[in-house]
Amino acid sequence: RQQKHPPLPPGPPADPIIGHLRMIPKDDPGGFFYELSKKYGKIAHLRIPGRTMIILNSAQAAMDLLDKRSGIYSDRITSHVFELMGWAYNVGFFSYGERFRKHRRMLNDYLNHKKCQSYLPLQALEGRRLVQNLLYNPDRFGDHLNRFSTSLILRIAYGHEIVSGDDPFLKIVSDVEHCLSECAAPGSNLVDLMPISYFNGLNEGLFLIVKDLPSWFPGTYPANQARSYRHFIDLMHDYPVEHVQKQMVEGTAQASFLRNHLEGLQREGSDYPYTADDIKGVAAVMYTGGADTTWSTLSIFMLAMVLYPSVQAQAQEEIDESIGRDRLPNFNDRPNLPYIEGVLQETYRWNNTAPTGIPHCSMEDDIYNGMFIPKGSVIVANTRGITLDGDVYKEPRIFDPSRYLRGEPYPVGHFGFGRRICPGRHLADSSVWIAIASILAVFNISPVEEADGTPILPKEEFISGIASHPKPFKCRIVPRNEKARANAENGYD
Ligand code: HEM
Repeated sequence: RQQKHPPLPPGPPADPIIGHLRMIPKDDPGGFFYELSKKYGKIAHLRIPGRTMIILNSAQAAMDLLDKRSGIYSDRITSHVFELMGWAYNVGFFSYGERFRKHRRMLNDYLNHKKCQSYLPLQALEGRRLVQNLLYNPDRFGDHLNRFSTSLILRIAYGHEIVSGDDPFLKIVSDVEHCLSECAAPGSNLVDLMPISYFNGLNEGLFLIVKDLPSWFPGTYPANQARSYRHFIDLMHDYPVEHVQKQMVEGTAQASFLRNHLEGLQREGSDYPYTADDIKGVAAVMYTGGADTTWSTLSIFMLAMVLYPSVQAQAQEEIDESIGRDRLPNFNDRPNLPYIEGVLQETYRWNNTAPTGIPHCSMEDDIYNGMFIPKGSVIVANTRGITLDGDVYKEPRIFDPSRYLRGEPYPVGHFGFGRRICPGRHLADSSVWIAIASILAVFNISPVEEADGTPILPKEEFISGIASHPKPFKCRIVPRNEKARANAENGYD
């Protein structure tokens, strides 16, 4: 095949039969792919049994292929593990085609840019709730960020309002998040889907054989783990539907994606363009696609603030100068806060939430810059490498929002590319912005201290699930001054 075509992109020497499988590490694959770019260039290839992987460490190449040629770069690898786990209706894992387009349309109806403008007041309200919760119980900041990240989506998808920390919807989403982070860990369920899949040596064919073997049989672990999680995933799909259906009977269901579509289905029956499974699947993907990623992004922001006090001080200075100390920030302030915008963009770039994204799959043979990309290649847009590109970012490992004021470009790829780009990006971006601006307006975030006053600095260490987030760390979150405290206390407007 290579004789008839230009060569593949460069790549390291491979083992016979298993190709590069042995080289790909279990931890921090994004970092490994980034290191490849130093030796083999920003477009490299790896071979794994049955497939070619194309690693893109260049924003330009990712945009040229995944954005501009998205017609042939928008497929996914089939994930038998995920289907077994109960995710058969998750658009994130669908092959490119009619069913994919249908689900994207359903998502777009509720998450397009214009629609998201109408959610801004609710997001501002949730931002105020967040700072109030942080004020009263700062040690549980992770829980508060989780609630913030989940609550708006629950309103949009199900018309459900979280009123207490032991809300069953929060429990369901946290169980599902646990399953997903366990799955993505090396040696577990994402084996046939993510780049991690290839780190574990199970390819599709092998999985098809092992999935029905008894649990003691070597190599059956991912399938068994998937089965053990099925209950949580099924509950996440079924509980909200039953809840809203009951409310519809009682006449208490709030306007939501689910109510709207369930009413449509009741009205039109089989003439309705969407089936009950379509509706359930899209509602669930909103719920799970948004919560973990938004929470991880905000946890990365908190870590950066502990490690970069001077950035925090400069951001607070900008807020004080631009809006004063008498109120909390709102979305109208966004254009007037360029440094805060830089903090947001650095949060996306510095240690980004989805370091290797979700790989795309190519649908036709292609040639790019004289290099051959075979049909069926797994395309990894390695956002980790793209955001650390030293040709684009000066001292890329430093969290420095002022780089954008000096003219460095905003990062690309943290929400993916082309026809697979994250459908929740408008919503997520506003959520993360209001949370960052509100937290900075009210609190000083600093390291906790030893008894003798020595600060305990958290390490830049991350747990890689579908979304990567910092290992648990402690920090002090205290109001900046009495005005800030009062704003947080009275913040509901
Ligand atoms: C900061 C928060 C978020 C980040 C960093 C993020 C990141 C991503 C990334 C990198 C992808 C893969 C795109 C690709 O394959 O090119 C993706 C896909 C997806 N995201 Fe997000 N996301 C976030 C929030 C959300 C929200 C709020 C929702 C829904 C309400 C959502 C729903 C989805 C869905 C359904 C997909 C699959 C799209 C497809 O395969 O066609 N995400 N996201």
